[in-house]
Amino acid sequence: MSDREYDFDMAVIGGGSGGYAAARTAVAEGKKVVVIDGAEELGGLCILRGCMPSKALIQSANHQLTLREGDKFGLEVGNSRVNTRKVIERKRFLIDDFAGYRKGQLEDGRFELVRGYAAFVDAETLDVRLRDGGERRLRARTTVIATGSSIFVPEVPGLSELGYLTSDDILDMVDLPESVIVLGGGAIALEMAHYLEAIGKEVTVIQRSAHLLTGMDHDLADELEAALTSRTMRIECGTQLERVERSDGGLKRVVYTKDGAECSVEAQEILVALGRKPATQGLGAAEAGVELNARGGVVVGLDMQSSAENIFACGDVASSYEIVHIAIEQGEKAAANAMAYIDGSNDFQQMDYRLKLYGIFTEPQVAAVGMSEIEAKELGRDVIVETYPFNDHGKSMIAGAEHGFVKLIGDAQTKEILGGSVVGPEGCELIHEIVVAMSFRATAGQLAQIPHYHPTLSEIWTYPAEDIADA
Ligand SMILES: Cc1cc2nc3c(=O)[nH]c(=O)nc-3n(C[C@H](O)[C@H](O)[C@H](O)COP(=O)(O)OP(=O)(O)OC[C@H]3O[C@@H](n4cnc5c(N)ncnc54)[C@H](O)[C@@H]3O)c2cc1C
Ligand SMILES: NC(=O)c1ccc[n+]([C@@H]2O[C@H](COP(=O)([O-])OP(=O)(O)OC[C@H]3O[C@@H](n4cnc5c(N)ncnc54)[C@H](O)[C@@H]3O)[C@@H](O)[C@H]2O)c1
Repeated sequence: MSDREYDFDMAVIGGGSGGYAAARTAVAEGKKVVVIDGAEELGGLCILRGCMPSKALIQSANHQLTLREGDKFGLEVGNSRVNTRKVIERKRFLIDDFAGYRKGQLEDGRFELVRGYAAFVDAETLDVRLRDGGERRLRARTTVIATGSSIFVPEVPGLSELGYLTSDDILDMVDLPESVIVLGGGAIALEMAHYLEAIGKEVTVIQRSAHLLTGMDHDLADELEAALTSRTMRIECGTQLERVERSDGGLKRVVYTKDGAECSVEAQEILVALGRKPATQGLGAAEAGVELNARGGVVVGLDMQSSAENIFACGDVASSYEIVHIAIEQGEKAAANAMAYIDGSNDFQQMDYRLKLYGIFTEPQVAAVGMSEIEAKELGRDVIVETYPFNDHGKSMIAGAEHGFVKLIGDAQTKEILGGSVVGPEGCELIHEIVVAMSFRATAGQLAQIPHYHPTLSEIWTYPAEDIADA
């Protein structure tokens, strides 16, 4: 096909964090781009039903938690009451603002925006089922798939019959149930559980794995579990879900097996937070020659190229890390590489996950960068691991931190910092010191020598850094 027969240099399917990053990267280089998004509301998951609304609610919850613990700081607060209508109103106000800004970016004329669902006819042709009716056929030299993910609900007998809530519901719910069983022990489950417990709801978390936060180092997960269960939260790990049924008292009952015994827990509602799945249904991946993995995700290499050479992908639909800043970097690389494909240079940029970063906004927060202890072991790396607890560190003792620690992983020979993690106050902020140190490939000794103001939470890193340097 000659260039003149294409409508666009690049079609981007999905206008969320990854898709928008891909589109703005390509138009900045003068390419003709179309963004296709089928959602009723523009903005993407992060803004509408992900990072931002969850953190808005958690901010209210954290203030309530502080009031609950006022006594510890000599404050006689009395019975503070949570007005969920106002909490949700505040969240809606913020989200409207963020979504309005993103909508403005998508509609400012740098690229064409088509509102509808796209499906491949072949690797260079897309049919779009338009939101306002009708269909439009587009031809694009390259395509970036950025369709995100949707909530995964496994088959559990009785679950769909009795009904359940998802994070989408909780994030916009004024009349919350008084008791909730949270299925899952990942980031979404724990952030929602933290929000609900902090504002006074009875919460039980049921997790399949032996530890919370599957994949993370167990000492981090266990410390978080200890902190959450020191509040009123109940957590059951190492379980297998059997069925959901109605109790005689009209509550929802989750029946599970633990240590070979059948157990059950009852509550007004069940929140399903058992993961998300890549959004590739109805996309016509096979028609375009785009290979999908067993989860339905687009298979890509570090260059974000799919098995169809002119089709790239980014974000939740193609990533094992469902994290916004990673979706954005993947989107930028996908677009840059699509342009390298167009100009024939095929000089592709590669993703580098050395500084992969993860954060969970519970209280205490959990955050990690780089290599975990589990990964170091799997890779057979000779490492030194040092930790330091918050309850032995001046500023955090003043702040009332009873739980948590920081952990550094250093190369045993060079002492280069390979990874860092934290469970503790402001953990998602504190981790960035280690991100910066690691990006410059600092050694533990170099980190320890950097001035740290006293008394601050940040100076806690100098203790494990000195221990690695001196080892
Ligand atoms: C409750 C919750 C909290 C989270 N908190 C955090 C956090 O604190 N930090 C963090 O880093 N990450 C967080 N995440 C994850 C983060 O939101 C996602 O990783 C990120 O938003 C994914 O961006 P994306 O561009 O891949 O997809 P999306 O933003 O979902 O964009 C995909 C777009 O594609 C459109 N689309 C889908 N199919 C089609 C089609 N066939 N045709 C046209 N359009 C289509 C959709 O309408 C959508 O607008 C959270 C997620 C959830 C659910
Ligand atoms: N703060 C953040 O950065 C943040 C916050 C929320 C979500 N996210 C992203 O969103 C994605 C989705 O989050 P999530 O928490 O829904 O998924 P997840 O995959 O992280 O966690 C799902 C949990 O449910 C458990 N599980 C799965 N099936 C089960 C079953 N049948 N019975 C019992 N337990 C079961 C798993 O062991 C796992 O721990 C994550 O990958 C995360 O990257 C990030």
